[in-house]
Parts: sequence; C-alpha cells; structure tokens
Amino acid sequence: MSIRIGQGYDVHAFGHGDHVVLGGVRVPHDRGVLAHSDGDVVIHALCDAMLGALALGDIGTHFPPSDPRWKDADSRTFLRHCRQLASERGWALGNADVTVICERPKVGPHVAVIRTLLAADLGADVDTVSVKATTSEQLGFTGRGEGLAALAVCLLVRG
Ligand SMILES: Nc1ccn([C@@H]2O[C@H](COP(=O)(O)O)[C@@H](O)[C@H]2O)c(=O)n1
Ligand SMILES: C[C@@]1(CO)OP(=O)(O)OP(=O)(O)OC[C@H]1O
Repeated sequence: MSIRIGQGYDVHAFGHGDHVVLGGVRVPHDRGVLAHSDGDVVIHALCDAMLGALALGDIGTHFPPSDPRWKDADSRTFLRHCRQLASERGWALGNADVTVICERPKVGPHVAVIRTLLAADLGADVDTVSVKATTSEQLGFTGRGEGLAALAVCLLVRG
C-alpha cells in the first residue's frame, strides 16, 4: 500500500454579512467573510491538503479567483473535484484532520454536521474525517476577530 500526506492552510477576513460557511454548513454570525467563492476556510484548507498530497498545485491553480465561474461558488464543488482528481489516480482518503481558528463563531456545535458533509463529498467514512476548533487566545488577527483560519492535513492511500 502507498500513502501520501498533504497539508493546507486558508484564511479569510471578516466583512459585512450575517453568516460564515464552514465545511458546507451555514453558521449564523454577525460578520460574513470577504472571498470570491463562499469563503469556506475548512474546505479550502482541505482541498489544498489533498492537492498537496497529489502534488497537483493548489486551489487557486484549479479554481482561479479571476474566473467568474467561481464567484460565490459552493466550495463543496471544489472538494468533490479534488476527490475526483485523487480517485482518477487511484487514491482514496485515508483520513483528514481540520482545525478551525477563530474566537467566534463557536464551531463545536456544528462539527457533527460538517464531518458528515465532508465525508459524503469525499466518499469516506465519517470516522476518518476530523474537524475541531480553537481560539488563539485573543492574539493575532484571529484573536482580534479580523478573520478566521483553518489548517488541514490529509492522508491518501492507494493499493
Ligand atoms: N471558534 C471556536 C473556538 C473554540 N471552540 C471550542 O472551545 C474549546 C476551547 O478553545 P480554546 O481556544 O480556549 O482552547 C476548543 O477546544 C473547542 O472545543 C469552538 O467550538 N469554536
Ligand atoms: C476559492 C477561490 C475560488 O476562486 O477563491 P476564494 O473564495 O477567494 O478563496 P481562496 O481561499 O483565496 O482560494 C482561491 C480561489 O481558488
């Protein structure tokens, strides 16, 4: 059996709005995010982790912010595309682990649904998809509430 590891990181600044999208879930919030797509940091970080494992560039390579097709796009489309790129090459998800970094909104109450959606898009067992959250103890841009970030790692397996 072969394995490949990848890591990803994404940030979006808060802007006007009444919700953020995290792992495909619309989470009510007193801010939105500034982004070309729906600004889903969970999925963007996870896509970059998968693309890193595949050595196929990054999310902007596949979905350029200059392309009007991705304006306000549902990021789940990006994740399903990454899964397809992997499966075409014989790879499947071993496991993935995502950490969201923000003071607010609280992510914990949404983790179960997020994991279900990510697992569905990846054709993976929900037990192999982990999502968690942390504050940055009011330090840095996330701590000041200027935006939110996500880190992801994934393992791909083949054979
Ligand atoms: N946006 C967030 C941040 C944190 N959590 C949960 O709270 C726990 C404590 O966070 P600390 O940064 O103080 O360690 C954390 O382990 C998460 O369970 C959250 O749900 N949403
Ligand atoms: C997702 C894309 C799609 O145009 O745009 P954004 O929503 O701005 O998100 P980012 O994390 O900056 O990744 C770049 C793009 O691929």
